[in-house]
Amino acid sequence: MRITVLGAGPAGYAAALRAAQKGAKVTLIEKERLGGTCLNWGCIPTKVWVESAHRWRAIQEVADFGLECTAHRPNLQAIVARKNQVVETLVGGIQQLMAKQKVHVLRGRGTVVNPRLVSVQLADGSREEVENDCLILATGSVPASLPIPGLDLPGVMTSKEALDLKELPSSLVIIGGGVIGLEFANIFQTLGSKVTVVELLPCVLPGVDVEIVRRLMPVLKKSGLDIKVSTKLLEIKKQDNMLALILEGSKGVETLTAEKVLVATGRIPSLSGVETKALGLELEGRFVKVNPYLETNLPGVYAIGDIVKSPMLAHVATAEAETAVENIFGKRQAMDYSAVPAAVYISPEVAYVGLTEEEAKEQGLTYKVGKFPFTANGRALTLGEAQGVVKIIAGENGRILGAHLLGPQASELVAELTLALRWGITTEQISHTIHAHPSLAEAVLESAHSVFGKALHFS
Ligand SMILES: Cc1cc2nc3c(=O)[nH]c(=O)nc-3n(C[C@H](O)[C@H](O)[C@H](O)COP(=O)(O)OP(=O)(O)OC[C@H]3O[C@@H](n4cnc5c(N)ncnc54)[C@H](O)[C@@H]3O)c2cc1C
Ligand SMILES: NC(=O)c1ccc[n+]([C@@H]2O[C@H](COP(=O)([O-])OP(=O)(O)OC[C@H]3O[C@@H](n4cnc5c(N)ncnc54)[C@H](O)[C@@H]3O)[C@@H](O)[C@H]2O)c1
Repeated sequence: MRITVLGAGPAGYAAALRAAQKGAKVTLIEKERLGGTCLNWGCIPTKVWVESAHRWRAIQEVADFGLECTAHRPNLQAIVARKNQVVETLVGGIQQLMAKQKVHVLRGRGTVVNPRLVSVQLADGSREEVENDCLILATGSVPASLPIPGLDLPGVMTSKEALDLKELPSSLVIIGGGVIGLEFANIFQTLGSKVTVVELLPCVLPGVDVEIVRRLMPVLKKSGLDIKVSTKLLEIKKQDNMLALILEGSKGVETLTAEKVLVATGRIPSLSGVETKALGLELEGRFVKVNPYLETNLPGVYAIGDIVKSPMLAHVATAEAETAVENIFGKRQAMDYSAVPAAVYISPEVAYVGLTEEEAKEQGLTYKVGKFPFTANGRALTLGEAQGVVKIIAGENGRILGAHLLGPQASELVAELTLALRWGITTEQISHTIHAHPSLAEAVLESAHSVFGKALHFS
């Protein structure tokens, strides 16, 4: 079978690899870089910055740990160099995997001529036509742009440009208090910029369990971050060497000046090279419409990753790739979104899976909540990171409906609860599982105990 994959992000490259492992003759088309947004401008490079910020904070706090050390200043050139090196290592790894699986990688912009033919404009100006028996669209997403005057001024960035900042801005305003906004706010605030987050809605991280956001807000404010909620950006103007932002909030109109502005107001599907009208490809809003098997309305054309209406996350994109390939090879496997974890890499980390308490209420479910604070966890205290909580929402049968974590390594701890939610492991079964001591995972164990009112180290 000949399979063409358009776009080599975590959706496209994973689909190409799996399909090749199953014996298909695969062509993978990429106009920029293997690895797509996630490896080059998203998940990985942001986490390199997060790690530098985390270690910088640790240096500031060494005195609390009985150590003496004189720190100089963050070197952004070196952070960017390390970021590039980590990215190169991973992209190189993908290149090798493609070669090993004999995936034909075409570097250029693909245009879908019809469901069975893609025309590729190669970097050297030539064209190549690729025929297929099956086409997988995986063209990803791009930042949503706002119709606001001044967004094209020098100094106004998206996350892509911010990742290459070689000098620390003295002040930074971030428009959008979602995941990207808060991750960058945490990075630059920690490294020493004066950061303000401007969010249109009444709270940051919309969609996250309300109690978790309520517990997070004072921690963020204490770190020096200025957060303006229910605030709208009206315009950005140049003012000497700075940018002046005209904002409208509950107290009226105000002007804020900053050296740099980062716009992080969401992402939209990229349908570059996919003329939906001409092809007759059905959309669902801005997203490509797919059935539960990830097939579009055009037979033999599948769509995966950020272009379909599912959480815009790399691991979801990869899971969709695996499901789509299984279905192309004859399985009838519906994509399962029942247990999708997500993490926000700030300090303290936020991670969650399943229903929020608000969603459980809205759905009229009978549920119990178990909570355990990190202040009562020995390992968290030794780390000096005892802020936050593990909150488990369990149904009547003890099965996990949702889990919400705020605290150290929440992005790792959520894995145990994701496994439990996915496979119906009950909070009682977690309660009867020995966890290593001292470990952060004991907070998960204690939270499971607490669903029955039986936490050992907290009452
Ligand atoms: C700053 C930032 C941080 C993020 N952090 C995380 C995180 O920590 N964890 C997480 O799970 N997710 C994170 N994400 C989201 C994650 O990056 C995306 O969900 C993921 O990359 C989607 O994968 P994809 O393959 O669908 O699309 P993409 O990764 O966007 O890849 C699509 C690829 O298709 C190519 N392409 C498009 N059109 C064509 C064409 N016509 N011809 C050839 N090639 C084409 C593009 O060049 C691109 O390389 C982050 C995103 C951003 C922006
Ligand atoms: N750690 C992670 O998993 C991670 C990290 C970064 C990005 N991502 C993914 O990337 C996607 C995009 O991230 P994002 O942060 O851009 O989107 P988002 O949807 O998470 O947040 C956008 C925020 O901007 C606000 N907003 C929208 N218009 C605004 C306006 N005019 N003024 C002020 N605020 C406005 C929204 O209310 C929202 O809070 C997300 O879907 C996320 O899943 C994931």
